[in-house]
Amino acid sequence: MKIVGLTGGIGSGKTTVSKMFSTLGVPVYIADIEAKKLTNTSKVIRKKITTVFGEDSYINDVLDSKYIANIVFNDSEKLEKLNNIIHPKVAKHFKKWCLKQESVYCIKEAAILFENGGYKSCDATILVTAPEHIRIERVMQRDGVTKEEVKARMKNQWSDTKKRSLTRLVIENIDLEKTQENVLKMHEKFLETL
Ligand SMILES: CC(C)(COP(=O)(O)OP(=O)(O)OC[C@H]1O[C@@H](n2cnc3c(N)ncnc32)[C@H](O)[C@@H]1O)[C@@H](O)C(=O)NCCC(=O)NCCS
Ligand SMILES: Nc1ncnc2c1ncn2[C@@H]1O[C@H](COP(=O)(O)OP(=O)(O)OP(=O)(O)O)[C@@H](O)[C@H]1O
Repeated sequence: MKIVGLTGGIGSGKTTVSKMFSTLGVPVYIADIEAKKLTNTSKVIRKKITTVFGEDSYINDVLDSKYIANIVFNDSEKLEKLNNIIHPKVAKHFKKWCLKQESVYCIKEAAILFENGGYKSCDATILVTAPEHIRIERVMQRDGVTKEEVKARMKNQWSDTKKRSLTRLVIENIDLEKTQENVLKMHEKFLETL
């Protein structure tokens, strides 16, 4: 099975686009969600996280995302430590997941794909984009967070310009109907060429 990586900055609409592929019958792996499940279920991850971030990292066996986010998105060394704990486990889990799929290709949605070199193991990569001010508005509305909190995450992600240099497949996600049309075109092309 071929792997199509799908990424984009915070609030670009990765999950919205992934859902469109899923509706077309394409298996979709959402790394954000799987990472969360693994941080809550893996004893090894929990031990490593509490060693670096302290016992306050978990409340009743669930990762305190707000506590961790406040630390890591304001300290890039700590974020790297967190990534190094979680990303290898997600990569291993993804490999196992792939073995269970029966499809020409799957979508691997990941917030961090170019930044950590994950794109190198993909057969194609899609970048979802939208202007920064729109992305900030979307996330503030969706999560009830401040502009500063969104910007803190953006600072830890590559710019769209840098990401564009690594892929030709870009979905500018502003008008949902246009996005849907683009998804359908890409899907048909993948079925022909992958
Ligand atoms: C820091 C954590 C606890 C914050 O949890 P929270 O529920 O607030 O955010 P969530 O995981 O839903 O991510 C929302 C968005 O934040 C941004 N973000 C998340 N992780 C990262 C990261 N490592 N680097 C840069 N941006 C990130 C992305 O735009 C992502 O789509 C969580 O994001 C985390 O554990 N991140 C590290 C693991 C990771 O990289 N996950 C993403 C793909 S594997
Ligand atoms: N084209 C669009 N028009 C209007 N709203 C949109 C559009 N695309 C996405 N949204 C909304 O914007 C918000 C962010 O979208 P989504 O969750 O898909 O982005 P994401 O890139 O996966 O975000 P994150 O990086 O935080 O995981 C959601 O509330 C979604 O419904």
